Amino acid sequence: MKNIPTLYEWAGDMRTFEELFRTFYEKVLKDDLLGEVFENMSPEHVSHVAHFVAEVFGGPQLYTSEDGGSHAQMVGHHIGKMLTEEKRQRWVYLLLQSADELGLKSDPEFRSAFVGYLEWGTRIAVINSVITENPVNPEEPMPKWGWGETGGPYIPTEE
Ligand code: HEM
Repeated sequence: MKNIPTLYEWAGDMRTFEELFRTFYEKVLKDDLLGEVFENMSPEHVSHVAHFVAEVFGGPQLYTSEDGGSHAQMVGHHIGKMLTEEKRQRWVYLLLQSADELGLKSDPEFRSAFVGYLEWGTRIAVINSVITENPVNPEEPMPKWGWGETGGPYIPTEE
């Protein structure tokens, strides 16, 4: 059995994630479409998102321990924000631009897993942004993302 690193280990360390999101939010705040969406974000926002993604990728559990967060809480931050597909696409574009600028690992396998997660996570953020109640149980564990498959298909909730 080969010793397969987590996506977090493959990417680097916590500084890798913190730098990635610091660079990303600098772009976001200057962006014509996303600037106003994030203009009131908290001083901890950047590190919280970095810690969240690092934890999902198999890294240290800083989001759920030090930051006191949970999957439900993360989802809760998007409720009612009325995000659009255009905004979602810009979010992904600026994050991938930041990744390239910083020289984040660019091998096909890592980038495939990375982009897969971004597509999944951002689409969920948009879905959650147009509802008024958090659908996630506070006890629900954090999502986990690895090198492999997503385990679909998507089953829409009954109206
Ligand atoms: C993989 C995708 C995403 C992840 C992991 C994520 C993660 C997070 C986290 C952890 C927070 C809470 C930050 C804090 O504690 O202060 C947050 C807040 C937020 N996110 Fe996301 N997010 C994602 C996608 C998006 C997208 C695509 C948008 C918009 C286009 C968005 C807009 C927001 C907004 C507006 C907030 C609240 C900001 C505020 O407090 O004013 N997110 N997100």
